[in-house]
Amino acid sequence: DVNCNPDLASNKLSLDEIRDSLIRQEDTIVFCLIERAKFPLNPKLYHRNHGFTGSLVEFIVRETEAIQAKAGRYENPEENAFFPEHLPRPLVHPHKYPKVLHPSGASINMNKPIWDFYFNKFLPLLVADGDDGNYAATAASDLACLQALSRRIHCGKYVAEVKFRDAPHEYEPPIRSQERDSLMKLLTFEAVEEMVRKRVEKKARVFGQEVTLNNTIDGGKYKIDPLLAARLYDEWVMPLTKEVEVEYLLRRLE
Ligand SMILES: O=C(O)C(=O)C[C@]1(C(=O)O)C=C[C@@H](O)C=C1
Repeated sequence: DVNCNPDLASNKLSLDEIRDSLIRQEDTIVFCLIERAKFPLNPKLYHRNHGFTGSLVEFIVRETEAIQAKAGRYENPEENAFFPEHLPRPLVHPHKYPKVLHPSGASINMNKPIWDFYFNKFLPLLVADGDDGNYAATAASDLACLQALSRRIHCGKYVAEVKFRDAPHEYEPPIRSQERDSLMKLLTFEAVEEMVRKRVEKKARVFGQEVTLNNTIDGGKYKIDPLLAARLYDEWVMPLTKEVEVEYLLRRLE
């Protein structure tokens, strides 16, 4: 189960359960990175000279999101679009998602910073230089990475809700005085972050190894650099998740 959105009917809304979901999402993210790393950078995707508004990748993401919006993707409070303006209405009858989050949480969208770090900082570290012309397939795997990262980072809303419900007396004073730094301190668990970094590095090693039929696993060669996967979490994924948590808590008493 990769949902952060807990099952209210069974009254399960625990930090452990949401952390389990974050752990499961690590698998998704690592596999997405492995898929993207099959292709070289393909820089033409990201240039603004394709006759579209913006780059070819923007065009593909915007159009794909429009189709997925028709299928109801963004009715799920865990999903946030990269181009939320002018999304078409869903054509399907909406599923009833449990209302767990405070309504102000819906306005938090961290996708702009996610887009920026992914394309400008992270991607050049992940993939080889070069152009093999597979623009549509490359853009599809960029979108898979972006959506997996976005979903994980925005799960911070659920993490924050649970932390608030578990200890309202601790969170209310800094929320009332809108103290970001105090909130950041309250919600940070350094030991958990250390486990996340180590586990993601190990997953990149395990999922990205060459699998052969004889027992010797090639120790040295991985499809993505395990240290880069850990760095992705350390430098961007966890800090942005915490940013979502702080933004959510700041609005929690509105
Ligand atoms: O598990 C938590 O408590 C979270 O808030 C999630 C998370 C993370 O992004 O993995 C973020 C902040 C904590 O310091 C530890 C981990």
